[in-house]
Amino acid sequence: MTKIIDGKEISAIIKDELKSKVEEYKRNGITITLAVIQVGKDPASSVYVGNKKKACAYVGIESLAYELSEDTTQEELLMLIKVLNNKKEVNGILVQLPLPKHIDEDLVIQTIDPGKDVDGFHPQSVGVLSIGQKGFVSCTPAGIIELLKRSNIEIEGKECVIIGRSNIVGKPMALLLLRENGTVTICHSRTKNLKEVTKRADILVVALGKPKFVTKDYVKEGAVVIDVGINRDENGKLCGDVDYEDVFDKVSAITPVPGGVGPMTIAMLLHNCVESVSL
Ligand SMILES: Nc1nc2c(c(=O)[nH]1)N[C@@H](CN(C=O)c1ccc(C(=O)N[C@@H](CCC(=O)O)C(=O)O)cc1)CN2
Repeated sequence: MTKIIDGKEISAIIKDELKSKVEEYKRNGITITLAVIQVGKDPASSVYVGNKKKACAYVGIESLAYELSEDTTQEELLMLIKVLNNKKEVNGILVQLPLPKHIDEDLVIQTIDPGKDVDGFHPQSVGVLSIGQKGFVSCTPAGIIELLKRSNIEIEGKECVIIGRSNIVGKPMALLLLRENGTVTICHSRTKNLKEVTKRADILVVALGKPKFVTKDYVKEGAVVIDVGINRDENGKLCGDVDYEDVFDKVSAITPVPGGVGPMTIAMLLHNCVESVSL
């Protein structure tokens, strides 16, 4: 029988664990504060930022919201980040992505103090991860590892295939699976014979941003499928990069969309905020 990996349930457990830790910090006089910056009014970003603020409030993390207008200049944004870098009471800084086109995302990420980089996107955080040292890990791939571990899915020795090579998901995902002793392959738009590669996977992570792209022809019988995609189908309904109904009977476990990987992204952001106290 196929197991549905419930990210909503697992993220709720993690949030409760973090709530206890935050309460303990508070008893010792330590408060944790996250600065959340949004530039413009992208509707999806507003939902995610709103959910991040709510989640912070639930676990007892203070959040400072900076809602900047669409026409904010790059200089103004960089200036705000530098001010927050220097504020002792701010533990974490998050700039919601995507940013408007006139702002250089890489430069913005590089301007965040690596000690406050709770998104784990700074080159120093990525570098530390690549050499296996402790640091902030990008929230979505970190959440996927938690989903696998808490669902008792072994990674060690498994063929792990990732579709997508983004800096935020694909590449850190590969490093994390490698750290867990998986055998890792990354596929991308130039990969030849994609189906042949993905059919080798015991664990298939799909993050390419194409609705219902992965059908049963791409998966091995009994594979574990992790769907990172968040898209709208032809009827405007939320769907992943995997054709859930098509692959369901062939796989041993799968994450749904919604309710799979997405909620874990926010849980791991809170985890990183708590970690920021001791890192
Ligand atoms: N600074 C960042 N920007 C972005 C990140 C990020 O980690 N840091 N990731 C994404 C957006 N994102 C968080 O910011 C995010 C996306 C989706 C979800 C989520 O819970 N999705 C739900 C469905 C929600 C819906 O109805 O649309 C689900 O999958 O169940 C949480 C966070 C890009 N930007």
